[in-house]
Amino acid sequence: MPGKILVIDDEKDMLVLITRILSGKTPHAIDTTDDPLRVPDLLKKNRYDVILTDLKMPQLNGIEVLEMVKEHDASTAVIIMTAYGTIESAIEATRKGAFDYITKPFRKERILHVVDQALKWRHMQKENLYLREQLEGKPLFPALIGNSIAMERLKSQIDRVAKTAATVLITGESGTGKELVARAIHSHSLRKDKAFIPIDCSTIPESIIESELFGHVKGSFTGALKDKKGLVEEANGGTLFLDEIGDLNPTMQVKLLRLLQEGEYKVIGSNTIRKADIRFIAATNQNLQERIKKGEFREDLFYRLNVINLHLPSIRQRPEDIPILARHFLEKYSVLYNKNIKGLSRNALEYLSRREWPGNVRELENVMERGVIMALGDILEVGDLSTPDSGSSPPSLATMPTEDIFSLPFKEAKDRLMEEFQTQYITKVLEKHSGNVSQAAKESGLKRQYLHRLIRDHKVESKTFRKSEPIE
Ligand SMILES: Nc1ncnc2c1ncn2[C@@H]1O[C@H](COP(=O)(O)OP(=O)(O)OP(=O)(O)O)[C@@H](O)[C@H]1O
Repeated sequence: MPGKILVIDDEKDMLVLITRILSGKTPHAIDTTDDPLRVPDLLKKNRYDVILTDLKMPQLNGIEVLEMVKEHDASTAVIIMTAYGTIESAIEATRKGAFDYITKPFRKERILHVVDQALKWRHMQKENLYLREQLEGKPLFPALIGNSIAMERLKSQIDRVAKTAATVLITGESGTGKELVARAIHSHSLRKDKAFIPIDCSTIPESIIESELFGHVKGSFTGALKDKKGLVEEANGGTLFLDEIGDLNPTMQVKLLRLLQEGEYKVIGSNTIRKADIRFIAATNQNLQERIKKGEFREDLFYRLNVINLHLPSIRQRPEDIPILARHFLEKYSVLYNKNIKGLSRNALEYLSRREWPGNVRELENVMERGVIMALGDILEVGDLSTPDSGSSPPSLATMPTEDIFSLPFKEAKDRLMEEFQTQYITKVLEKHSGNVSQAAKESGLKRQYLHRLIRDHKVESKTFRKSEPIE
C-alpha cells in the first residue's frame, strides 16, 4: 500500500538508508529531514500517513515530535526509532500514541513490515473518520453552502467523481460556484496533496496562453528572456482547472487535445516531447454544443472533456438555499470587517428571497459584503442591502429599453409603463415610511384606501418595509 511518509533523523546517513529501504517495490512518496524543528512547517504543507522519527535528537526528541504530530492529526501513524539503551522511552512513546517502535540497528524486513502495518492502520482511521462524518451529518464539503435537494445531489456526485481519475466538465451559469466545485473535487481526490492549478482561458491573451500553459525556453521568441515553467508542469501529479474553456482558441484546442489524449506536450522552443500526469477539470458557462455547431469548438475535445458532466444549479433553481447562503456570507464578512452583526432582519431576508440573482451566488455574496460594510446596527436591514441597480425594484423608466416599448401597440406600452411607474412609486414611498400606509398616503396625496388598493393590485408587500425584530 503506497503512502506519504516523513522520516526524521539527525543522522543524514540514516535518512538515506531508510529512504533506500522504503523505495523498494511500493512507490511511496518520501520526505526526509534531519531537523525536527522543521516538522510544524512540513505538517502544514503535507498530509503524512506515516512518520518515522528518531527518539534522541539534539533539537527536539521523538516524544515531542510525536505530540506535535498527534495534535495536528491524530490519525497519522508515528513510528519511533531507537537504540537498545533507550527502549524504555520508546515503550513510553507507544503509550502516548505512537503506532510502534523499531530498535536500531534494524532489519530491512522489520521496517517494511511496520510501515506497511502503519499504512493499513492509517487507512482504516481515514475510513472510520469518513463514515463517522457521514453518520454525524458533518458536511462532506463544508465550503459548498446549500442543503437544497439540488445541492445535496451535486455534493453526492462530487463525492463519487472525486475518487476517480476521470476528466470533469463543470457547466452552469456565471457565479454558481464552478471553481469552488473544481477545488472540492481536487481536495477529495487522491491528488489532494499535489497542486491545484487554475487557469482562466478567457482572461489570458491568445498570444501568451500557450507559453502560460506549456512554458517556453529562453530565446524561443522576442521577449523570452529566460526559461519559463508552464502551468502544465506545475500541475504535474495534481489537477489542472481550465476555467472558461469555451474561450480557448482553435490552435490551443488542438494542443490541449493532444495533452488530454496522450498526456504529451512540447515546451515552446523545444522539440522534446514531455509527459504530464494530470487530472483535468474544465468549466464553462457557454453552450459548447452550440459552439461546436458553429465550428468554434472542437467536437473531439468536447468529448474528451465531457467524460463526466456536473451541472451547477442557478439560484433560481434553489431559492431555498438563499437564507443559509446569506447567513454564511454575513458571518464571513462580519469577521473579515470586524463587525458585530448578529443577523438579518426578516425584511432583509424577504428582500433577498424576492429579488433576482442573475449573477448567482457571486452576486449574493457581493450584496452581503456591501451590506455588512454599510450596516450601522447589529442587525442587517433592507436598506443596508439594496443597491441602486439591484434587481429588487422594477426597472426604472429611465433604464427601460426604449426600442422594446416603442415596438408595442400604444395602449399596451402605456399600460406597461403605468404599471412599472405605480409599482416603483408605491415601493419607494412605503420604503421611505417604513411600511406605514397612512403616512405614505399622506405624503403622496392619495386616499389611504386607494393606496391600499394599489398595494394589493401591484402585489407590493407593505409589511416588508416595516422595521422588525431580527430572526436570528
Ligand atoms: N455553494 C456555495 N457556497 C458558498 N460560496 C459559494 C457557493 N457557490 C459559489 N460561491 C462563492 O461565489 C463566488 C463565485 O463562485 P465561483 O468563482 O466558483 O463561480 P463560477 O461559477 O466559477 O463563476 P464564473 O463562471 O463567473 O467564473 C465565490 O466567491 C464562491 O466562493
